[in-house]
Amino acid sequence: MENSKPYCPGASPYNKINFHPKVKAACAENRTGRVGLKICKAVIVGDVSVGKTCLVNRFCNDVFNRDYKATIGVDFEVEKFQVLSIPFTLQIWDTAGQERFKCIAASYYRGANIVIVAFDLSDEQSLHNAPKWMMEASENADSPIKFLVGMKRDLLSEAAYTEIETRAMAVASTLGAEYWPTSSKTGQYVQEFFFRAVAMVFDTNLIRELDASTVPAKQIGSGMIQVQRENSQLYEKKKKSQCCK
Ligand SMILES: Nc1nc2c(ncn2[C@@H]2O[C@H](COP(=O)(O)OP(=O)(O)OP(=O)(O)O)[C@@H](O)[C@H]2O)c(=O)[nH]1
Repeated sequence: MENSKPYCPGASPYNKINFHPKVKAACAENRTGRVGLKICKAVIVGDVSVGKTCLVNRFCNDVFNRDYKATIGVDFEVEKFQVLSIPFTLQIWDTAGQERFKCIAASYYRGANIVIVAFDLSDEQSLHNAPKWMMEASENADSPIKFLVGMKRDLLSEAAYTEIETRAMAVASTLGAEYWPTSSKTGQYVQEFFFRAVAMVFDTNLIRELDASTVPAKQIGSGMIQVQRENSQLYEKKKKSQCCK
């Protein structure tokens, strides 16, 4: 069981650390409608070689590959979770950063519930390009929850990291995105970040569903946002590649 909080409350437009009382009540009463059945979609975009595929591989398969193989078009993974005891499925779409594959990747932005703009903490240009990626990916997404994720934290000294963090948080603020620094090599903050994204999208989607439905919610106390990964032995893990690396 993990609590879900932003990396830094000052670097997030989302101040939730508790599920909405309506959401807690609906889950406790098993009144979650289609939310447990609907598959949510996250897309990861960003410059070439910033580490998008490594982030997905670290989270989904707990592996890290030092060799670079460009993503051709898009690739995706499916992860299952338990959120407040409700099964929840997330599709994670890993897109190509190379310009020549952009038109293929862009067609997969449609309907995304989570947009993750990745940049390399050791490559300032990739941070400068983040707003362009956010604009393109969010245009066709579905009122997405936005994240700006710095990658390769392990390559930076404390001093170098502190310098880039200030600029990254400023960019995140202008984008209306929550900021996270990660390392797929060491695994630092990878799970915390994805659990946070899942908790946020679950809460947001369920509130929308409940507001749209006529059944009144019984109010019960709020609790810390909690997300658990599904027991992989209970569910067959679905994995499908659109294009391979
Ligand atoms: N040191 C370090 N290297 C990393 C990390 N994440 C990725 N890399 C390296 O960065 C290179 C690119 O990683 P990828 O994950 O393939 O990059 P990508 O963003 O998916 O690249 P495209 O698919 O071409 O857009 C590889 O050599 C990785 O080993 C990290 O956290 N730390």
